[in-house]
Amino acid sequence: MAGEAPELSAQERAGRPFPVSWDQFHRDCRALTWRLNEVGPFHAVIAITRGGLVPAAIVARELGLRVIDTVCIASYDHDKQGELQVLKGISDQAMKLGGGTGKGLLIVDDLVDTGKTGKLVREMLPDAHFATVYAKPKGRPLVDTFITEVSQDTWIFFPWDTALSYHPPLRDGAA
Ligand SMILES: O=P(O)(O)OC[C@H]1O[C@H](OP(=O)(O)OP(=O)(O)O)[C@H](O)[C@@H]1O
Ligand SMILES: Nc1nc2[nH]cnc2c(=O)[nH]1
Ligand SMILES: [Mg+2]
Repeated sequence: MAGEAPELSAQERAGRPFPVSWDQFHRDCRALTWRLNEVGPFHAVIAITRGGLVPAAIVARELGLRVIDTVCIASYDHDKQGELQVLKGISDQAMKLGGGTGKGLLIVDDLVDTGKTGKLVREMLPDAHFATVYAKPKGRPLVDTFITEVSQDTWIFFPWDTALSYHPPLRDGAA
């Protein structure tokens, strides 16, 4: 509409970049597992794809879990959130393991931001335990266990989305 400020993408709103290396991510996933080990045992892991696949593999390895299912949700096109689309639901087998409500199931995602993705999965599995590696304040109330809270205006850059590249020296105007 004329006169209205254009909608900013999440990344434009996110003043602070928070780059995470593979080493750091692995350490944070292990720290998450230490906490989850106190809460379990769990029958199975439900990874929210795609970002939840990497922490789910590490957590499942540490907890000795071999049953891993996915719930496939698309919402962000790079850094802009659109309508949530469930591309694949939770399998009947995993649903059965959770007694229909998710009891004893562990939902894993890389992060919660607005909490929209987490809310949708929680509605599918109200009694499951929801764990993320990182949490922003808006989504934090939805999560049962997480490791690091970052501010809402932070954009987390994961190692699978980034690559090492040249960075000009400060004196040449680099931020
Ligand atoms: O709390 P929200 O605001 O809903 O955002 C969190 C979700 O956003 C990212 O997924 P994305 O939709 O980018 O898909 P991807 O996991 O395939 O990268 C992230 O992996 C979470 O699943
Ligand atoms: N990579 C990444 N994806 C997101 N989706 C929602 N918030 C974020 C974020 O901070 N980083
Ligand atoms: Mg995701």
